[in-house]
Amino acid sequence: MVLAEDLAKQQRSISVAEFFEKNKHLLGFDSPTRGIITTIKEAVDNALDACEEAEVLPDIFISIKRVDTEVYRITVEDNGPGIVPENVPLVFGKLLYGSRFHQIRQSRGQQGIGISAAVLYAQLTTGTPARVTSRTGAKVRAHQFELMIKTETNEPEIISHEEIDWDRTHGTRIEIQFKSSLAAKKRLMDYLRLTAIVNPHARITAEIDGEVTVFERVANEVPPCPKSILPHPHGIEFGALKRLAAASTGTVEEFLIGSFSRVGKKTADEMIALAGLKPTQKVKKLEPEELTRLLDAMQAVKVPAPPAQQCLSPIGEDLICKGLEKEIQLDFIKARTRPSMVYGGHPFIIEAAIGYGGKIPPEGSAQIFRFANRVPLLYQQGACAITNCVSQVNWKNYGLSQQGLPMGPVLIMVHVASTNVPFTSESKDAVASIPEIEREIVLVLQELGRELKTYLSRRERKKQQDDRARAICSVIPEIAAKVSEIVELPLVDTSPIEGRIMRKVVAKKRTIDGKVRIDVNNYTEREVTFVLYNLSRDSADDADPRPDFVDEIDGDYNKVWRRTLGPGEVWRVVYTGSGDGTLDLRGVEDEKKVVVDLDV
Ligand SMILES: Nc1ncnc2c1ncn2[C@@H]1O[C@H](COP(=O)(O)OP(=O)(O)OP(=O)(O)O)[C@@H](O)[C@H]1O
Repeated sequence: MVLAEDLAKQQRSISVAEFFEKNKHLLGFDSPTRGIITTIKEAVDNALDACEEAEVLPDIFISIKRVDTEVYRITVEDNGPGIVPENVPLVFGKLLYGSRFHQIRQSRGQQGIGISAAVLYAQLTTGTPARVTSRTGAKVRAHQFELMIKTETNEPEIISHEEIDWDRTHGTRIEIQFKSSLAAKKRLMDYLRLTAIVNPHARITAEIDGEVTVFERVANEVPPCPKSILPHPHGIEFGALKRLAAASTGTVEEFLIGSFSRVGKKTADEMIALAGLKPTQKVKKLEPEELTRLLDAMQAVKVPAPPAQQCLSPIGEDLICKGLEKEIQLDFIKARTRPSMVYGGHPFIIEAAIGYGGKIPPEGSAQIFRFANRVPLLYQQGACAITNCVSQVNWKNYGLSQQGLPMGPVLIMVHVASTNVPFTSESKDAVASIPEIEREIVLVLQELGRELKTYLSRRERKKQQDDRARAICSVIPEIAAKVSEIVELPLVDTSPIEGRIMRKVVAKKRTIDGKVRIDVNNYTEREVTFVLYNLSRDSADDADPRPDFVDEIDGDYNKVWRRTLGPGEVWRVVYTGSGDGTLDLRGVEDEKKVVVDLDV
């Protein structure tokens, strides 16, 4: 008894802030090096979410400056809608305060912890408050706050607050200072690059230790902001049903139709009949046992899947390819967006891409890029369902070697978009193993594997043809010399013949001012690669790392341009550089369908 009383004296509640101060690893603050990445990730996620909600093209500025031996100042600024001054202290100075927790739609933030956890980490390591500047429109001035979190109560502490002039008309800027190191700079740059790939509409400028890098946007349209939907009857649990029912004033029928997605009168009546209830009963007055029957009936009756188009925002095949090609030079790339599916009442869409060759390191295992709701996942690759699915696929079927993961110059990108991404922990590093999600990932990877196999076999065939052609071409000059000797006529220029055999167009003069017209007169789409070789080098291996979709080519050699041409579409390329060059048109199987006009 005495012991119980002693214990009672020690028993008290713990604030959320106290809990996370002690368990900061749960939020991704397990080391000072990681702290810097987590902070930037949280602030950038918020900036992108806010810009999407305000339907503006994100222009995000990030800066990391060393202010003392081990102390860094991190600044993230966005052009989003800003935050009203009354809410600024709560957003940054209170854990579990946010706008997205109760909404059923795809968003990067979910829990309302992210950015306040960074503020907590800063005050823990350096004792400095976070400085937040926010402005919500041209008619009002900006508000600047210095904030800390009162750990014992999880309430914000306002150190200072003033109105200031700010040249941005709307947006938010957060400055946080904490103990860290730039040891993970490469990983940070990877994070920014990957973020740019899955947010092709964003411009991200990063100034890290004085060095500026700009990730330019490749799309000028803001993706539509996903809209919230009502909960799906198949995804609801007893506690949530009880809470919703208690807050409702209507009848059971009205409640089912008005509070759940995809439930019309017919479906509602079916559920009510199955639960042995009357449509006119007040839902608030239902006994727990009646609610249990209603829940069972809600799960048992067939209901169409939730409206995924409305609440999810997949990137799309075209933009995935554009985003990847902008950052990494690839010889082959294909992307697929699967139809929407549902797990436990939550809609989700799987998108994936496979890239091959180019600048991907040829040795070692494939590079895996994991994304959830347009956010790159950087840690715990081994614990993630995405990685498990990549290993599950038999890549040998698709022409790759495999040691768990596929091997060679391969890049695999998987994006899980959902109203509720099932993460393994609050730090949102890895996707949990949900059979429905895993099945979709494996299916999309198999689909892409088949595409890769077709490409690899075609490439192999082409290589064999080229080897044969090269062998023939190597003897043509000798044959020509012999023939001219025998027939006693001047030596002819054999380069056009060689060019035709090699399926290349060889420029005849030292200066090219040429026009190339590539016309794929076909009924299917075809990817055409256009390579301009420098004859003084013997391969296009050191091709420009950033192929561009340009029609005006001005300047250097050894560049690769790639385009998918539709039926009858013509791609005109004008080269205005100087010097010898060879044009190689790859990917075009039938030469007659290509018109090459080289004005020399
Ligand atoms: N840059 C910003 N512009 C506008 N609103 C913002 C910005 N940053 C945060 N907010 C608001 O503050 C809320 C809390 O942000 P916080 O990072 O703590 O959580 P979250 O993003 O909702 O969820 P998570 O913990 O999963 O990241 C957001 O839900 C959003 O409403």
